[in-house]
Amino acid sequence: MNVTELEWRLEQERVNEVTNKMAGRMDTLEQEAGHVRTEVVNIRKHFWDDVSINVSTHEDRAETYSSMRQQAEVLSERERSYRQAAAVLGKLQRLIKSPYFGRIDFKEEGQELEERIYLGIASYLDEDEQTYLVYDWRAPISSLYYDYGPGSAAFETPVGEIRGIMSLKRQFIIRDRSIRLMFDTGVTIGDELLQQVLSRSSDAQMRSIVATIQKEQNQIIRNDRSRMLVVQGAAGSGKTSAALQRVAYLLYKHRENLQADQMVLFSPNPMFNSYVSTVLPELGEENMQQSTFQEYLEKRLGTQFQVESPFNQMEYVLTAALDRTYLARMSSIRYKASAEYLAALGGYKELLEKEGMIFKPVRFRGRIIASQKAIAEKFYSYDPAIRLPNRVVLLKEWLLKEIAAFEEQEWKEGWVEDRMELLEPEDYLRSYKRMRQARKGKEDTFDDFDKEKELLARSIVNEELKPLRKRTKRLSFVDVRKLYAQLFTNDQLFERVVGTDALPDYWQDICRETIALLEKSKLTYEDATPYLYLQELILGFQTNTSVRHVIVDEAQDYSPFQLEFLKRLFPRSRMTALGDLNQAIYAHSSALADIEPLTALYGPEQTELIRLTRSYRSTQQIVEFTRGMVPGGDLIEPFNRSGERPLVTSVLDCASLNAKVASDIEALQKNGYESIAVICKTAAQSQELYAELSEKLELNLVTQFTPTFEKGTLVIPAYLAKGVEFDAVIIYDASKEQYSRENERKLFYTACTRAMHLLHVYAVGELSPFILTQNPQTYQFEPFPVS
Ligand SMILES: Nc1ncnc2c1ncn2[C@@H]1O[C@H](COP(=O)(O)OP(=O)(O)OP(=O)(O)O)[C@@H](O)[C@H]1O
Repeated sequence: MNVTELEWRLEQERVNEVTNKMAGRMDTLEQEAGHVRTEVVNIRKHFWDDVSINVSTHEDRAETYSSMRQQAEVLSERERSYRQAAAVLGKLQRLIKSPYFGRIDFKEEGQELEERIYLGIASYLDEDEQTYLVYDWRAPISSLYYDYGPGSAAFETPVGEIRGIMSLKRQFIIRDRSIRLMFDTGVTIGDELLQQVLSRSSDAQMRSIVATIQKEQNQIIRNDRSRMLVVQGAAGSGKTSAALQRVAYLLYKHRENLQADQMVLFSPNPMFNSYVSTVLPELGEENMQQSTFQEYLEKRLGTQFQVESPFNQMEYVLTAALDRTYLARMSSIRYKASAEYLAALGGYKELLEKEGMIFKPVRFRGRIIASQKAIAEKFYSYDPAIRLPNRVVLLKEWLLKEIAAFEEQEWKEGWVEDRMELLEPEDYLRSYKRMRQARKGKEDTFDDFDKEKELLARSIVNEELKPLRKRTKRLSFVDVRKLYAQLFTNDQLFERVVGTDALPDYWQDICRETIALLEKSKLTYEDATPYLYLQELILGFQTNTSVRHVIVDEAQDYSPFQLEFLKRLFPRSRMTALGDLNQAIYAHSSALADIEPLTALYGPEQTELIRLTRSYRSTQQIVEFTRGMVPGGDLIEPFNRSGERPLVTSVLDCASLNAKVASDIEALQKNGYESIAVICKTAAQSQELYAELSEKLELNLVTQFTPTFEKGTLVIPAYLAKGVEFDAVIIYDASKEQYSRENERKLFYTACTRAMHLLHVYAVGELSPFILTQNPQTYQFEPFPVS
């Protein structure tokens, strides 16, 4: 809908007026801040000049203390007001260039006057401190803009719903204080504006979508009811974008008692962390904590084991020969991620409450302080009603006492005497001083040479016992490794624990392989979470109670097991799990495959599911091509943005493939495409291609260790391209040989859906069935020339 020239002029005048006020406020603030800054510097410099120090009497000391405190309070008050001024200045700097992006005219039921509401990334009050010149997009009234078009409309407030009539909804693009675009719109927030936004070139970093949040995305952002919010959305439907806006919204809504570091985002890989890291600062909020699940596992298990990364597991799944070992591993991956295995470990814990605990003997210099048997006997002598981890704590205390009793005798042993003789004079003196210090105030004196010697001997033993005490405090006397292994060495026990004799396929192979790796201190990715889970069941959960929101992006890549683990890890947190089952690329079952395990996590009353079916990332032509590859794809709705149909090119051999890809990259670079990805199936393939092309072309190779995304041309394995997007995507070798297994379907779909504007697919020889089964109208095909 067009707006008249007059309206445009009036709106520009308002922009001028508001930004002038902002500029004026900034000037005043800068002056004030400069002033306060000078004051702070001065106070710091002359802090002691204004403090009267006198410590002669008790009263003098109290006065000195009070004078210091006063001075410190003045300083910290001034520092606080400086920080506040700087924060407001920062906000105004962000606002002034583009003060708002939307306007709604709304007349509340029962009110005479219609209100004009302008929305921006932060609120701004007029000089009277009452009139909102700009409303924060997260204010309750702002939801009108996202949820309604002109007509009847309503919004929720803490005191109930407010209804009324919206007579106008207008959108702006304002840059450098001047209106560049202006539209009046209907229910969906201006397709025109969205067209503009989506047609732009991609960035190395994600952008905020505040100005164009869609109604269904707004449901995700403002959802504040459920403990567990599950978002199942098509590729490019804005799941990640909505999640980040949601963080900003929650930080605003609960600003009194929620800080950014009380929210954690679990991302698919470290690069993704950097990709999304600018969205919140752009909105004037601090970033939440970010981690990958692997980083967490490493932190907890990294000192005991070499933990396999999910990417290495993926490489194995995609490249290993389809032999018995492979089939056994696949069975293992599936089983160890399942709810059955989770239940089995729970059952195992119950069994251990009665029998079967394995301990390491507590030894010192080869001598036993407490044997395995004695520890076990002690353990099972405690009241069975006491929880397992609490019994472990009691055991620890008992062992520390045993160690103390042992220490009482040990100083008389010959090795201590030998050690004393070897002491250098300085060591001797140091020990002596330490001892004196330790025994200060006790009745012993050092008059007697024998006594002195005894104390020195005791100090040596005490020192030597320190590591053992430390290990005992860390509960290392529980042999978790053997306890885990026991499940794979004792079929009978395993059957008792799972309550059935129907063992997973290839069970014997799984057992052999699991044990062999444990012995080498290696943990596969599929074993890492269950191992940690068992460890926590026995030793007690190390929970994080300060975190209030956990956001799991790419949730389809988590097993039900892993999500359960996250729930336990953050017991006081709500969870938002966002994912797309069609992009579930791992071999284990996906937590999103079935809503049931997800609902079971917090119960149906506390769980809500929102589906997103509109895809915004790719052009209509790319979506029409890719959606045919996955079940339920016909429900995916492309956003109305046009481009070329994907181009599928068949080539004769690998040499011509590389040549074609190279000339395509060159052409795309010449045509100004700023972000191009050549997506390979595996890391090995990416590495080879990079080696082949990097001398001739400007390219970067992305590996699992690449910390950040750079703009430009990337060669990247498909599974690392998760969650990100590129202007143009080249799929390297979409042949039948590379992509035909069912587990490769989702990988292929994920790779193709990374393209925003252009998709070129190359294949050596026969095309992948995932292309051949597409409607041929959805792509252009260039067969290899027949000579
Ligand atoms: N309401 C919106 N306004 C503007 N751009 C949007 C909107 N929603 C999504 N987009 C854009 O669409 C693209 C895809 O969004 P996003 O990465 O959040 O989708 P996703 O569902 O997480 O995708 P995937 O599952 O494929 O990784 C991004 O460029 C994002 O900026």
